[in-house]
Amino acid sequence: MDTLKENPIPVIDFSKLGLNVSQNACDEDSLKTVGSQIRDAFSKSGFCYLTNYGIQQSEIDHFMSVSKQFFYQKKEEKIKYVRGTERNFGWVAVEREHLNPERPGDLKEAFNYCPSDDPNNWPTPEFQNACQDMFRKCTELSLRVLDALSVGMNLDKSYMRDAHGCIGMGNNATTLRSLYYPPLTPESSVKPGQIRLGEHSDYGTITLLFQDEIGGLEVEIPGYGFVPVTPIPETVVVNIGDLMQRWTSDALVATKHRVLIPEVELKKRLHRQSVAFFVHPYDEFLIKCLDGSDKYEPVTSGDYLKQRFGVTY
Ligand SMILES: O=C(O)CCC(=O)C(=O)O
Ligand SMILES: [Fe+2]
Repeated sequence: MDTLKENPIPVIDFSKLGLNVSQNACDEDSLKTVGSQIRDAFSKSGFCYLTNYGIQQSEIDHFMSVSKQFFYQKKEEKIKYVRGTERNFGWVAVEREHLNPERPGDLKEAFNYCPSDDPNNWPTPEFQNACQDMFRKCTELSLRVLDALSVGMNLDKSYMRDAHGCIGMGNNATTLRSLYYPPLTPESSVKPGQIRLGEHSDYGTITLLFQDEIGGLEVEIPGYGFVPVTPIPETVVVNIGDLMQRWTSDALVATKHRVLIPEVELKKRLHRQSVAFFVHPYDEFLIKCLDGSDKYEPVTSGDYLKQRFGVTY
């Protein structure tokens, strides 16, 4: 049976390792079982879903709702918080980014939060609190995923966690991003080839992705083409980025993904929201092929990101 076709993106039960249990209670057996499931998924499609991961759906809903209040405002208001070139904090306007440089600008807005770039200029204290809470929870969840993946890759449990020190500090680029895809009315002028988010692979090691129920996210699985990453309630999507592929000498694959405009006219008129948490090792950490090969030249996490940002902005 072609299991990849049947089940391209597995749903993995994370209850034994989720934030509802203390870190000390994460036992070896669970790390092994879950770690090998995650490793398998990342080696085939680069994507998996986790259930029972220990962040309440109400917390995600609250974060999206507070974000939406920001995005609903007029441009003149949002521009006060625009993301500059110096810091990875603030608002990114529609069409500002082309994640696929061959397409017109993405039909999305975003708000980035990287704590060390926080200029202490927030639209509302509520938004600030929501970003801080979400960042904390996502940090903890990411480290748990990395513990499992380390064991799944036959590394010491804390191998990847140690490489991801300093999250939230000046020498670590890990970023929370709230995404808002505006409704497309019949009057909106969509350019030829323009979509909500162009084809790209992520830059870092892993990404957590919470999506609402609208759909449109697709991943390109080698040999299969694009398949939908259908929204499944109460799950978080986890995918890997290019730095993880490089680190694992292609044992794990960072697959391209995109967000299409819904085909159904009624659905086009609805906005879509998602929340991404892009995880990076600390800047000075040297990414060398884990299998000891020289398939890729060693590069520090910080230098690698600088190269990639140069292309998008
Ligand atoms: O909005 C989504 O579902 C995908 C977001 C994404 O892939 C990204 O921001 O890198
Ligand atoms: Fe992405």
